[in-house]
Amino acid sequence: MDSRTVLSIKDLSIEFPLYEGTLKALNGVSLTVKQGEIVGIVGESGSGKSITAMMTMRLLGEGSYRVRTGSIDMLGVDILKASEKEICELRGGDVAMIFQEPMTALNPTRKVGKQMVDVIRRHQRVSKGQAEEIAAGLLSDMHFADPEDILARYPFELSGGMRQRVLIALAFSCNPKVIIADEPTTALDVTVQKQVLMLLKKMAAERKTAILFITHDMAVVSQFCDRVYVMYAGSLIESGSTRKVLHSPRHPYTRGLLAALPETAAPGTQLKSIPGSVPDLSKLPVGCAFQSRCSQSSEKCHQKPALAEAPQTDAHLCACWHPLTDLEAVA
Ligand SMILES: Nc1ncnc2c1ncn2[C@@H]1O[C@H](COP(=O)(O)OP(=O)(O)OP(=O)(O)O)[C@@H](O)[C@H]1O
Repeated sequence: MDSRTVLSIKDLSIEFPLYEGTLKALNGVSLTVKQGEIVGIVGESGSGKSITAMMTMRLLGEGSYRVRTGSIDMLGVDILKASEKEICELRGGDVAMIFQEPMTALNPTRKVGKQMVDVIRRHQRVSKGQAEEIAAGLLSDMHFADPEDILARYPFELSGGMRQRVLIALAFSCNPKVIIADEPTTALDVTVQKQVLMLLKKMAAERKTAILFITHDMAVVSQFCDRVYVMYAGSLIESGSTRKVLHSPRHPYTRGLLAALPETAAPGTQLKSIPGSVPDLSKLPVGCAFQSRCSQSSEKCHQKPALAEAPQTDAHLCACWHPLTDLEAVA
């Protein structure tokens, strides 16, 4: 493994036993995140993005799922085999998490300052006064004009965007090497979203923190991520630098997702949605999961195409028997 790799997932397959069968939530997912990189996972609802994010910190309820194949290495810790103590040491230490709804992550009955001081002192040997200074510094980095005022407030006294900025400051308070961010700005309106993402990106760049960023929004990927993995029905179907994947998508599904963006449609024209719907994960077809919705599909698609292994992780990869050429990709 490259010494700069902070997260490596190999061939991960996760299933949920259901009363009426087995739901195959992840099917052979492999991805890497390197130090300081912002890596996105993008896909429609139910494609397996959150399960991937949660598995990196083993947050799914023990006993609710089965690992069919694979491994996860987070900062040298074998996540699937580690003890609960090892995982707890990583959580909130070298690995921080930011989720969509900051109100559930912040304790509504305690002032922001008290919560930040607690977290900082749990991970750093500093006095209460020093912890308050660190907290104020982090809030100032998140562009709060009056950090002391914010520290003295309860979470409900802040707007959604302010709460999310507090949560990001909190995530950075233990100097994490990796942040797992699951739709952190989805609940915010577009202008606030952009501001919060830019601050998150600046903080991560200054500290060389890597981010695994989960989103359903291609526009957010284009603003924020260095590299991106596109996920469909529990499989990764395309990966590469954000520029390559967004400007010359190889997979028909990625092209469909991009064509459905309001930003790419000419004014007055209808948005192009992808016909059909995501297959039921407990009844996945043999072969490519996208075949029934794909205009390119053929007999060959009854065999599952894999993301070809490439020597460099930033290569543009596509799991499709009929990948689009550059000309078709922009058509
Ligand atoms: N505990 C569980 N038991 C059974 N099925 C589950 C469980 N958690 C998730 N799933 C299923 O796994 C699939 C993937 O879910 P996941 O939450 O990862 O999707 P997602 O891509 O993050 O979508 P969204 O953006 O809607 O959260 C979905 O079909 C979901 O219903």
